[in-house]
Amino acid sequence: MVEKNKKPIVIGVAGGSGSGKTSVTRSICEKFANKSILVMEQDFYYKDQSHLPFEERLNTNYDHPFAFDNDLLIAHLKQLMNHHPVEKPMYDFKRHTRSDETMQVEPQDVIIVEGILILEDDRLMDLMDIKVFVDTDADLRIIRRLLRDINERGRTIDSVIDQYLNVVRPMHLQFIEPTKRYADIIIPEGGENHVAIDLMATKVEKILSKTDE
Ligand SMILES: Nc1ncnc2c1ncn2[C@@H]1O[C@H](COP(=O)(O)OP(=O)(O)O)[C@@H](O)[C@H]1O
Ligand SMILES: O=c1ccn([C@@H]2O[C@H](COP(=O)(O)O)[C@@H](O)[C@H]2O)c(=O)[nH]1
Repeated sequence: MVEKNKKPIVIGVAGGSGSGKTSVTRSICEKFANKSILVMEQDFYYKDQSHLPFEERLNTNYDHPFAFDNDLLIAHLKQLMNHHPVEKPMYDFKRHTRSDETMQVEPQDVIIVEGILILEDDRLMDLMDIKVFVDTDADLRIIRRLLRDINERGRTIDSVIDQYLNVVRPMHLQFIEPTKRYADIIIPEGGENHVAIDLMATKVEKILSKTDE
């Protein structure tokens, strides 16, 4: 049951592509199965590109801060924190643009904001109670991304390698890696790190019990 007089707790989960952000987020959700919890993916807030032909969308730099509509993400988070529902955009990674559909999401006690560049924007950071950075070595990240993008995002081996070398890697070094310094907690290896997830859950419980007082 969501309590309207209570400010939701906001957890930010950042980290490079393939670092395990989604797995960490899933582990947090499992830990708080008894709480009302909502995940807001920064990926769903990529700028709409439906006005561009597919061939042009292939050339977009999706790892640069400019690729995201953070204004909309921030507006939605503020609405949720004020206990109002929002129409969350959906994203189609195969078509490289927003889907035509949106999803209505309701405010919850715990909101997880997850994405590669969520710690790059001060306005987003200011909304977070806990900032997490999932820190996984580059070799593991590229292997995971290769498998995922081929199996789930309609890519070829060549396209994943080409995008990684020309865009993902340089953008990671320039924009994502430096945001690690803003994290309260750095989780090596992602969702299988049960010790780190347990420690964070304890902190979340503490904040939640304080707001209960
Ligand atoms: N600890 C792990 N060991 C092996 N594979 C993993 C692990 N964590 C995540 N993966 C896999 O790697 C891929 C990327 O993980 P994901 O959590 O989606 O990363 P991110 O959200 O940071 O891009 C997924 O296919 C996932 O199943
Ligand atoms: O249209 C798109 C949008 C994004 N990407 C890539 O996705 C990753 C971010 O997603 P993760 O789930 O964190 O891996 C980003 O590195 C972009 O390169 C894309 O290829 N196409």
